[in-house]
Order: sequence, then structure tokens, then C-alpha cells
Amino acid sequence: MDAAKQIENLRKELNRHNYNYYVLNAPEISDRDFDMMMKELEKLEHEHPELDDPYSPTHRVGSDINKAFEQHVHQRPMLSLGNTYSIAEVDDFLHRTRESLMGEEFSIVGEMKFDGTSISLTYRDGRLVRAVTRGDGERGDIVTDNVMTIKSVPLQLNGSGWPQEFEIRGEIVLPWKAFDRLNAEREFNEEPLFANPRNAAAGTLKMQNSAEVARRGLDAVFYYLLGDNLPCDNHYDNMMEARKWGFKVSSEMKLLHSIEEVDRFIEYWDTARKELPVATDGLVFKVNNLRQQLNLGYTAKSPRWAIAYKFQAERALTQLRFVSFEVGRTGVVTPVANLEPVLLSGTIVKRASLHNADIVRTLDIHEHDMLYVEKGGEIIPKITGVDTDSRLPDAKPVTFVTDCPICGTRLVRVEGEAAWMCPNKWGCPPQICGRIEHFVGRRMMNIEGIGEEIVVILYQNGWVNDIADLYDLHTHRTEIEALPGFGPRTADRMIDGIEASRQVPFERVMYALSIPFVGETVAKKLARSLGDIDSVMNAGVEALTAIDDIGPRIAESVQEYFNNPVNRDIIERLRRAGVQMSMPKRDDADSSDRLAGKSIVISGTFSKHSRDEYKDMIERHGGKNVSSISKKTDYLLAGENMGPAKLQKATSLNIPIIDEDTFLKMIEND
Ligand SMILES: NC(=O)c1ccc[n+]([C@@H]2O[C@H](COP(=O)([O-])OP(=O)(O)OC[C@H]3O[C@@H](n4cnc5c(N)ncnc54)[C@H](O)[C@@H]3O)[C@@H](O)[C@H]2O)c1
Ligand SMILES: [Zn+2]
Repeated sequence: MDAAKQIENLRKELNRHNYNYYVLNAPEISDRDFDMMMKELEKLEHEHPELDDPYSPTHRVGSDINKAFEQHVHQRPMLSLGNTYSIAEVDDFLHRTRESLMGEEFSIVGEMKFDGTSISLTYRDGRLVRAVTRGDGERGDIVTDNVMTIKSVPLQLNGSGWPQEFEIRGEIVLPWKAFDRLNAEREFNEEPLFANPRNAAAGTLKMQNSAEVARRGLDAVFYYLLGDNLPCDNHYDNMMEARKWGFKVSSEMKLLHSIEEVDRFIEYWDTARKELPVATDGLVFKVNNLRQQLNLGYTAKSPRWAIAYKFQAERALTQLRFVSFEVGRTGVVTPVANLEPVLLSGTIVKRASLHNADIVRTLDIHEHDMLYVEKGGEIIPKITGVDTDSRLPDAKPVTFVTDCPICGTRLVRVEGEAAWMCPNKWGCPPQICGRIEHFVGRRMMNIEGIGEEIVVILYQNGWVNDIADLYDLHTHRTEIEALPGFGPRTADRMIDGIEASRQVPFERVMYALSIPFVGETVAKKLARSLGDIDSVMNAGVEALTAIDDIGPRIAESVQEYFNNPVNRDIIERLRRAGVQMSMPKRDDADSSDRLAGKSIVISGTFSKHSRDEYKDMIERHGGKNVSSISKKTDYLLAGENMGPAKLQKATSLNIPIIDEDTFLKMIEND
């Protein structure tokens, strides 16, 4: 292949990976592989200056701009960092810096490289006025509302001495604990897991629903102060000032005075970082003195006064014991590599998902192969390769099962996907138990006292075969009490939990039914738009797809579910048991058509009701809540601390801006 073709291919590939990483938050390759590809392109472009292109990914910061947000142009571009993978490369950087500074003394600040998503905050007169993502480096998305939900971000500064206006940059992170909780929840709801806390943080920051953002537990750490009248002439002291104003500044930040100290800092954190409560993917070294920073300047993509050192992804070689095939609630069969236990990033890894049949085939795994397991920025261990040299001569390739490993039914291929599933919905135990577990879950019917293990016991004893059987469980009370380790208190808790679930609102019942493709949000929309179960059951495809966010695939799935007589029977039994099958009747005073046909944007914070309550009110009075301002917007319902850009846009489009009192008057009874 000639260089031009090679360069073109690399650019195309890198652009695609940038998109997966920054926009979809779902990288396909490891950061290291990405960085190596980038270095290769840099090298080729260097050798062939005639093929250079300002749009090449080597000159540009990967963009995370999302059309659903308004954008803001950064006063100073937000750049990336040059990266290195070894102490020697960091030392090179220090030598180069010394040369560029003509031998002048300099000190270095060593910092954690937090693995989240960058944010720029602007403060005026001590108050937060705007939060913007890095975007493409030149301009980013305005995410002020979402950032305001992060408790450690000061809305109003403490102390004194801050410039009248300044910018502070940092990283929005999702601490390990919150990340694990979020993924456990997603796993339970059978939603795709986040590959790592960085992707989770970036995805969360770009959500349209600030209440959900608040619930997820983001945090923010700050590492860069910018402005015209900063309090000190060096980076370190400025950060110490920022800490006094109320910003979270990492306590791991350290002033370093020699190459030896830098090297020791790296050696120490190479292992110690595993104990930190947030994910880090490396260290950052910055020249401390601001005048020296200015002298060193920038390349198109990164400052010359700083460098990142990236930690190695941890990789281990271990033997495959066997591949198991596991059946989930929806019947999809997932291959799992069961491994000889191996220590990786501080945890013992025994199992790693192989995802699907295509991946098993691509890796070409044979029985008892030695496999490479990796756990880098990604929390979920991944099989990245096979050591074919150590393969036993007569080892057979691992093949995907053709029949359900549990019930023996022949598997069918899921249309358009790499997945296989067991079609025996009503006879395959993990599917039956999976649906019951889903039904009792916290975000569904929230039946306390019944968890995963108890579901299996109830099923094995023949008492609960489907979700409706739960409501007859009291007839087995004596038998339950007699189970080893149970007793009257446990039985009480279960029965009380079931009793209480009769009050769970209809929209959560919709979600609890395990209708394929009907997740929490879709269930809510179905329930709210159609009002009761009979309307959902009888809705045609047209009526279903007329609802926001419901496409033909979901509509078909809903119809298929209710066309099945087994499901119809379950619904009737649930109805007889007193489970909520309709939305509560609203007081007429609570709803009207006063806002019929009006599109309303909500922005800022309010004192009389929460944003969610206002959204609800808009809908109840016939209006439509929309997230961004356009010519079609009828009103902007504005609270405190509203983003100035939104305000400006509304003014320029002549959209009436109303405060909460005006809004409440608008929907009041005459
Ligand atoms: N796997 C993939 O498909 C894929 C695709 C695109 C990018 N990537 C990865 O992303 C990297 C490029 O992303 P990037 O441009 O955000 O660079 P980066 O993440 O390597 O470094 C720059 C970022 O580090 C962050 N940072 C954290 N702590 C910091 C501190 N103390 N001081 C200063 N900055 C700090 C900032 O957000 C800054 O924007 C690549 O090197 C690659 O590893 C991977
Ligand atoms: Zn089966």
C-alpha cells in the first residue's frame, strides 16, 4: 500500500474511533491501540509533509459535540495533552523543556490524570454562570443545568480574592462506587453496560434529564485556572487559592523539583492509583510557572508545557477452564470464559464475557487455550487474544452451542444481530426466574423480601411459575415458614412486600411486565399516553408509534406481547389481584387544555416546584416540554441561574420569557 492510501485509511479509522469514543461513549478499541494508531499516522504525515491536511485527526481534538445542546465558543481553546507511555519519554519531555527554556530552572506539578470528561466553568462575581464541555476544542456544549446538580461544584464561591470573571477547568468523574452501582442497575435492567467510568461520566453529563443526572452521583475535580487577573504567578498556588474558594482540587497534586522526583512520583502512582476512589488513566506533568508556560506555548492540539503519562492497561495470561453459555431473562445466550483465577488491577478475575458468537469465532478460542485478559480503563475484564504458541496439539475449537444449555431447545438467531436465543419462553427456567426477578426489582414492583435466590426457591418448589403467582403466595405461607433459614419473620416480609406492591403506580407495572424493548422510559410513555392497560393492549401500531420515542420495533413487540394468550391471562390475574392497571384519575383542576399546542422550554432552578413537577404540569395542561429553544418555542419558563446563552437565544428569537409565578397563573383555574 502506498503512503497516501495508508494515511487516508488511518485518518478514516481514527475518525471513526473518535466518534465511537466521544459521541457514542462506546469505544471499540483500547486507548493504547488508538494512541498507537495515532502515532503511526503522525509518523507517516511527518515523512510525507506534502500529504498534510489541517483536518487530519493528528491536528484536531476529538469532538463530543451533541446537536441536542446549545454551543458556546471557548474564550481560550480547550486542548488535549501529548501522551507518553514510559518514564523515559517523560524524561525526554523534561529535557526538551529545559532546552526550550534556555536552561532556566523550572519546577513541575505532578497530578493525577482523572479519567472523566473535561469541563470548563465560568464564574462572574463569584457565581457560576456557565458550564461547557470541551466539544471540538473551539466550542463545546452548554451543560450548565446538569453541572449544577453536582454537589461539589460551588454555585457561589467562598472566601475572597477571586477575579471578577475567570474560567476554571477540571474533570467530571463518576467515582468507582457510583459507577459500580450504575452498572449493576443497568445489568439488572438488561441495558448495555458502560465500558468504564469515563464513558459513564461523559454519557451522564449529556443527558437531557437533570434529575437523572443528579441521581447518578457525578463528581468534579479541578486542575486549571484561567483568566486575566489570577491571584498568583504559578499554577500550583493558583490551585491552592481555588481550593479555598470551594473547588475540589486533588490532594494528590504535588510540586516536583527534579527529574528524580518526577520518576519517583510515577513509580509510586503506578501502583498506588489503584486505591483511589476515582478512575485515573495516567499522570499529568505541568510546568508550574505561568510565564514559562507562556514561553513554551502550544501546538495545534496540546500545550507544550504539559505532558501526560499513561498507565499501562493491566494484562495477564491465564488458562481457559471452559466456556459456559448463560441464558438471560430475554432468552439471549451469552458465552462466558471461565478462567483459572488471575489477579488483575487488584481484583481476582475468574470470568470474562465473550459477548456473542461472532466474537468467539473471531478470537478462534480452543479448549484450554492460554488467553490474554485485560482490564485497563475498562472495568469489565476483556479477552483480548489467544497465545496460540502454547495451544495443545489436539485442542478442539470452542463452538457456540446449538441448543439451550438449560432446557435443550434449539436456539434461534435474533434477527439482525449476532445474538442467539432460546425461544422456550415459558419452559426455560432462567427466563422464567429472570422475569420474576425483574418484576420484584426495586425500580419495578419493589417487592422487599424477595430477591434473586428466593425467586429460584419459590420457582423450584412450584409455587411461583409466573409473576401473577406471586399474589397467591400467601396460600403457601406455612410451607415457606418451614423452609430452612426462613421462619415467620421472613415469610411476613415477603407477604407484606407483595401486599404493598398493589399500590405501585401503573407506569412501573408496565415496566415490570418484561415486554421486550420496553425499558423504564418507554413504559412510562406508554402508561402516560394511553392511560390504562386495556388501551395499551388494544392500541394499533399507528396509535403506538404516534407516541414520542416509540418506533415500529417497540410497537411490534408490544403487540406481540399482548397477542399472546399466556400474557393476557397473566394480566387478567394481576388485575384481579388488585395490581394498578391504570394511571390515577386526576382531579379535573389538575389538568386542562390551557397550554394546548404550546411548546415550552424550562431552564434554571425554581423555588416553588421542581423542574420535573413543572414538566409534569406542562404536560397535564396540554403543552409540550421541549429541551432546546427554536423558532417554534412558545415560552421560556425561566428560573434562577439560567444559562446566559439560552436567555440570549430566546431574546433574539423574540420568545416570551416567563417566571414561575406567571406560569402558575397561566394554568390556574379561572
Ligand atoms: N479507544 C478509542 O477508541 C479512543 C478514541 C478516541 C480517543 N481515545 C483516547 O482518548 C485520548 C484522547 O483524548 P483526549 O484528547 O481527551 O486526551 P487525553 O484524555 O489523553 O488527555 C487530555 C484530557 O485529560 C484530562 N485531564 C485529566 N486530568 C487532568 C489534569 N490533571 N490536568 C489536565 N488535564 C487532565 C482533560 O480532560 C484533558 O482534556 C487518546 O489518547 C485515546 O487514549 C480512545
Ligand atoms: Zn432454554
